[in-house]
Amino acid sequence: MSNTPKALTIAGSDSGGGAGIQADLKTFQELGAYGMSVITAVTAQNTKGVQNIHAIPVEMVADQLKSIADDLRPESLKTGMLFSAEIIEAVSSHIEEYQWTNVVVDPVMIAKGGSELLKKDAIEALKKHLLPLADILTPNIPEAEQLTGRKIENKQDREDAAKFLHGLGAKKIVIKGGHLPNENEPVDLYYDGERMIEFEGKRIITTQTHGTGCTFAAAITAELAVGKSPIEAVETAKTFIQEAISAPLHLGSGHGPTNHWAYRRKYQ
Ligand SMILES: Nc1ncnc2c1ncn2[C@@H]1O[C@H](COP(=O)(O)OP(=O)(O)OP(=O)(O)O)[C@@H](O)[C@H]1O
Ligand SMILES: Cc1ncc(COP(=O)(O)O)c(N)n1
Repeated sequence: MSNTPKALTIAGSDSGGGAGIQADLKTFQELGAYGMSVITAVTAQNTKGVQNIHAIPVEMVADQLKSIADDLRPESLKTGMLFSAEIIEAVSSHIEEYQWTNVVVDPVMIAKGGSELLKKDAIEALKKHLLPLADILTPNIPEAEQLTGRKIENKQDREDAAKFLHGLGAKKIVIKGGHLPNENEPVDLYYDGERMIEFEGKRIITTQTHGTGCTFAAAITAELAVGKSPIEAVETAKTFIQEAISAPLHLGSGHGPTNHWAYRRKYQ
């Protein structure tokens, strides 16, 4: 048996290649994990926005999960765009049934251009079924506000939100700082029930940030697959995304994708 680390993404396809499944698989590959995917929805999408969404029937999502479980157990997995309550329930019960570990939940809700990637009525299902299974939950600030029902306006609010989400069952939480005002550095706040750690970054003023959230969570997932600790995984993911935003590819005319090979060029 090979001991090649395997990472799974359960997410939506982005035809433009910058976010979703495509960002996740590129990131897994860059960090040395064999990538596998379960597709929950197909989006017609480019750097200008999301033009259409086709949800995959829940039975087909379950079949993809089963095919992987029957043959290729992942060392870690991440969830991204899950779109509906029924897909969330199917994914959650599968994770429970197979007792999959190193579960990273990126609670994707809204795309950069404003399109809804998670139905409003699915937020409760996410809180009830998936959050308690999350080893690491990675909301951005608007997502943390949705999940807690509280406004986040300062550092104290962010710490309170992290504690609240821990209370809902997520074991570790990273509230990302990308959505802080431009004059603030993009500090990501990590909480594991005991420690609050700030992961610092340097804000780059750019439109080339399509897929930052997916890429960051995928880097954490890849690092967990190769055996790193959660804190080491977040640290590498922070450097990975900083590099990916720093060396943009300038593709398309809207929010361009990040550069998934920038980290390798610098560090490997
Ligand atoms: N302009 C930026 N400069 C440097 N780092 C950034 C910038 N924007 C986001 N980041 C970092 O990228 C990662 C993803 O954060 P962000 O808050 O953007 O997630 P997200 O909102 O889920 O992504 P998206 O906005 O693409 O949906 C975090 O580590 C964050 O600190
Ligand atoms: C299929 C899909 N999944 C997720 C996102 C959000 O992207 P991100 O938050 O990483 O920019 C997206 N735009 N499309």
